[in-house]
Amino acid sequence: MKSGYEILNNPFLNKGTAFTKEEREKYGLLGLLPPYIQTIDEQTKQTYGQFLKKDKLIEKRHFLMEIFNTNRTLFYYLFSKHVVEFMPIVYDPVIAESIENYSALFVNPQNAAYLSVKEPENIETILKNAADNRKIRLIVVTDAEGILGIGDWGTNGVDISVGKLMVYTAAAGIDPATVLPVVIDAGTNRKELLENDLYLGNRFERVRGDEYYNFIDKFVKTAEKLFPNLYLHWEDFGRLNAANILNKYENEITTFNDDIQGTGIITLAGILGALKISGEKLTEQVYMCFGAGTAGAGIARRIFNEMVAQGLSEEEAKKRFYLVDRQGLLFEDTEGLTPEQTPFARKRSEFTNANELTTLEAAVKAVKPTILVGTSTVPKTFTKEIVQEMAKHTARPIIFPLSNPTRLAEASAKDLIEWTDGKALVATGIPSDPIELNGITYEIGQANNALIYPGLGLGIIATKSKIINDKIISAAAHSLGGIIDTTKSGAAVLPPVSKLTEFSETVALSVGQSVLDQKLNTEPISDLKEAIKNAKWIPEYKEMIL
Ligand SMILES: NC(=O)c1ccc[n+]([C@@H]2O[C@H](COP(=O)([O-])OP(=O)(O)OC[C@H]3O[C@@H](n4cnc5c(N)ncnc54)[C@H](O)[C@@H]3O)[C@@H](O)[C@H]2O)c1
Ligand SMILES: O=C(O)C[C@H](O)C(=O)O
Ligand SMILES: [Mn+2]
Repeated sequence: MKSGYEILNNPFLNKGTAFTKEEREKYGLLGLLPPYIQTIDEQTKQTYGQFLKKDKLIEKRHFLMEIFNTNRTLFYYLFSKHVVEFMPIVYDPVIAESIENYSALFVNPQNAAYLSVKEPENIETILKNAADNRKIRLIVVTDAEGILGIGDWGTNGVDISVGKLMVYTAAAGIDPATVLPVVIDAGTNRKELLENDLYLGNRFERVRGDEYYNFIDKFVKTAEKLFPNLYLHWEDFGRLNAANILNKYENEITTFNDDIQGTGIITLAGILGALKISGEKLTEQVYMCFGAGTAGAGIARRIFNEMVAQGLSEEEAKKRFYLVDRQGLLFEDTEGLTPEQTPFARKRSEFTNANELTTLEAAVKAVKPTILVGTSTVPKTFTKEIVQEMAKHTARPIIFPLSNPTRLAEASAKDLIEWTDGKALVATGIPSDPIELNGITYEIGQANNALIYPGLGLGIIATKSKIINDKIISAAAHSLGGIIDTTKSGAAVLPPVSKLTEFSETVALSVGQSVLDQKLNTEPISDLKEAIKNAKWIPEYKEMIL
């Protein structure tokens, strides 16, 4: 039997002032709380009032995390009432500020598991300690080498695992008691952390090679052993490791890399939405990626697969792709190509001025892309000249500056709309306000993987799929297309975040159907809708059974 304080201090059990008289008597809570018994709506009104009084966004986040730390049910109930307002605070972009200041702001470890690369022998104990006998179905793990576009943040990166999981619950109702945020502290190459007195992580440079991969492997095996039907989500690994890890495990276990696959899905969905507006065909587009790293190459691969699915041969489809990275347009003989870039590298002989194509501007002039997607982490690189050059050659240029957080975006939606006189079809990684131009209101879609991974996860968790394959991923991307209304001028290319919980269920249904069609479910399912409904957790106080 737990003591009253053990219950109050357990965020999965705590109801705070909402404990009933009977519960207070039965569970040793008598006199541990003020006498008035609040409903969850009264608690919500009071906490939202406090939230509104905080001036700075980081303070608002800090306050919300305090509710999260003490009472998960109240946190998610409150979140469900203010999804659009809270998303940028608990998630991107404010999460970036919180990660940068994690050690200075630390108050609570938020039920995360902190693994250290030099202590593989402790993986099992740590995962068990952090799970605390909960049945874990979903892990988000990061090693924080490539946090958003802000780079290597060592142990501080744990916040991204916590934040991604918060969105899983808010958007798709994944039971917060079944999730585990994990950070693998593999060291950090950020000098300012290594030299910071307050830094809470390991003070050594990143461990690479066999020692690192052996640790990853032991982590995967241990997590799979401890937690049956686990869905393992990888987040913000560095460019050197992200694809390697996914390639190694994707056919073995139920696993997913958000930056490669999630971003690929949401960007394809946005492009399909844009083409619905312009009335053009995907197979006729010329695709240019700026920043061909984890996300950039992952997106290119997804769009490529879709072109092939829509009837192009692989050879024909490849001719439509141009990757630009630090070196400029990537050619077959460019030094330092990654395995993910190589298939899309071009021949120099295709251009008369190949050696001059070392900048985005030169590449855009030479290639005349119809789609430009930015995942470069370099701000303001989609300049007026580049954008207007694109608009000269295509009626509705599709331009998605996706680098996060806000300060790293390749362009603002406002500039893109204004520079093209409203012709550009735009989506951004972070939320953008609507833009007014010449009497038209342009709604801007958010091409952020948060719009897709929760629904995908729900579909996978509800059906207990063995793996996640290309067909499932494609089903997820197509599921959003039916939702957007493109009849109004200025319509967004993606559905709005205000409908996040609704369309996450649509995504889950499409994903679940694909799992069943391919017989990848590990248990029989007679009614998919019912299975998805049953898999969802609702933020309400349930009767305490201890
Ligand atoms: N909107 C979304 O859902 C979403 C999802 C994933 C990543 N992202 C964003 O995409 C960006 C990249 O993330 P990632 O995980 O792919 O990182 P990454 O480090 O794997 O890739 C970044 C790439 O950009 C290249 N680059 C750096 N400077 C450049 C320059 N000056 N010119 C051209 N290329 C340059 C790098 O060489 C690298 O290949 C981040 O800002 C991240 O926030 C957005
Ligand atoms: O976290 C986000 O906002 C999206 C994405 O996973 C990223 O790394 O930028
Ligand atoms: Mn990410």
